Amino acid sequence: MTKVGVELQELIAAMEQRRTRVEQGGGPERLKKQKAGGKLTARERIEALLDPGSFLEMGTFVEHRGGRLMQGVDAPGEGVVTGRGTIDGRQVFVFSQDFTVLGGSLGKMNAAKITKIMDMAARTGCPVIGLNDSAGARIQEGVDSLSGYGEIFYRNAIYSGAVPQISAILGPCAGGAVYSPALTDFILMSEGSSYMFITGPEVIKSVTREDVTFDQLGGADVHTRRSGVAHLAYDGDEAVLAGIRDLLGYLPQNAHEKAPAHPTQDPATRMNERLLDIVVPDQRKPYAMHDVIHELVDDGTFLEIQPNWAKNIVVGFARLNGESVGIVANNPRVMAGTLNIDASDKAARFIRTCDCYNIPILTLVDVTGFLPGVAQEHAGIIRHGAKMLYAYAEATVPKVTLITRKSYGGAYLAMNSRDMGADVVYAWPTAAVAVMGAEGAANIVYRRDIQSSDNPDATRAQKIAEYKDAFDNPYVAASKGYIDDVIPMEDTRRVLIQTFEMLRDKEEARPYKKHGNIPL
Ligand SMILES: CC(C)(COP(=O)(O)OP(=O)(O)OC[C@H]1O[C@@H](n2cnc3c(N)ncnc32)[C@H](O)[C@@H]1OP(=O)(O)O)[C@@H](O)C(=O)NCCC(=O)NCCSC(=O)CC(=O)O
Repeated sequence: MTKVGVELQELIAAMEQRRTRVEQGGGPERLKKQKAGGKLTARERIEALLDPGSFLEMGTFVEHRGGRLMQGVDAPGEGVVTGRGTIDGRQVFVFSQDFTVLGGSLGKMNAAKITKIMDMAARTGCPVIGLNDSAGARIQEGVDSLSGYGEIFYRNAIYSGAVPQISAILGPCAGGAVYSPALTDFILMSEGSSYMFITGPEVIKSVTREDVTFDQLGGADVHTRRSGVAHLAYDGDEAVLAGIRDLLGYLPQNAHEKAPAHPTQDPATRMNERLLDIVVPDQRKPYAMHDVIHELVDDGTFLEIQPNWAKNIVVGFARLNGESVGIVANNPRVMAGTLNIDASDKAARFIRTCDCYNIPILTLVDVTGFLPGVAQEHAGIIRHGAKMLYAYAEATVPKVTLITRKSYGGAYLAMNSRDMGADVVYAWPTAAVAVMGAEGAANIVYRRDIQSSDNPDATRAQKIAEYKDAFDNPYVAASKGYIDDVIPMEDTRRVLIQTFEMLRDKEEARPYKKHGNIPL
């Protein structure tokens, strides 16, 4: 071999040696500890997430900036692996925090690696996926690490609605670190091995004397059932990563595009006779709205978002004849499907998510009203309910509403009535649109007649029947044009598919503004 050839080989070997050192992260012992907890390493996670062989790493040799407390500290890869890859052939950018390197803590250059791929994602119009597993701000770097968080939060906010941002929580996510995921579109957590909180159990104990474990304070169960902070929980890293792939299939690459079509064998004209067994005409008998959704959508596949929080409303993604659609539906089985504070927040957020990513919205209505009660009023149901009204009115994507049974009062409007901007409103023959239920209405309107009657019960029953006759049906609303058609239940899938096809190229302008001022 020539002298030049030998020199070149030495340079290549040196590069490989450096690369291997970076790829080994915190070293074999720490990698073993990471895996002992049933978790994948940062690099294994990327491999499991992306299409095989598609990962292109960026910033491999980035190192920390030093500083007095970081002298002599070795941090291979700076505690985070970053780059691009594909999922189902579509480009995404990903960062994966490496807990084996200084606990995956976030310093200035660690943040610089993350913001670099966020910027590239925004410029190329691709989703960003963050795999979080970090002990938080790197204590040794002081204010530099806080600045790093700031640079990430800033981008989370300004890229919000431009490209989808998805956060997986696969380990600790504490202190300021929680606000990056919180600013993204979706948070997915692994059960038993991840947690999110602002201040940990020790600080809480010293301040409030409350005794609580990491999991009780901010585990997947807490955030997907009680706080509503996270959207989905899965058993283990692999399941979370598969969940991200699934979710991305319903989303476009960016705000300029539409979600990809997924051709289906499920016929567009499939009849829905099963609905006749699911929904009974008796307004007081609950039924499973999930069964209705499964019957209508392609292959019965529905990706429910936040399935265990505010269960009185159901939101999620499905497809109709291969096209992505966001579904918002009352759930008559929980709190009679009434709207409360959490349900309003959940629905409003989902509606806005659909709108910014060009996903048409199907609203299925069976609602008696907003939940009455002092607690709800004092906690600001007015402010929260207003978010739903705002979100529907603001949304310019195709919006189709189907009233399955009752639709009363303010909730009729909050569930995207014609006046609130629905493009098309349908009702089943079982539907009833009124200011309130017949019993309540008769008691108020005919109180004097009932009180002065020789037989108040008979008079009340007669007045209820009269009111039902007048309003407890879809035809009064249909006669005034508030409902476009009353359709046979078994023909619903075909009608919905054709309606969304009709609206596919819909455009709707809004007056100039800097941005709207949604009630928060
Ligand atoms: C996250 C943990 C519960 C994980 O506990 P474990 O027992 O699994 O792991 P561990 O403690 O051995 O930590 C693994 C390695 O990471 C290092 N390490 C942990 N936290 C670190 C941090 N914040 N900065 C720099 N290094 C850190 C440890 O020294 C150790 O190094 P080695 O492997 O060499 O031994 C704990 O590490 C922890 O409580 N860390 C501090 C969390 C924190 O307070 N962060 C700052 C938040 S303030 C913030 O973010 C801003 C704000 O909120 O305002």
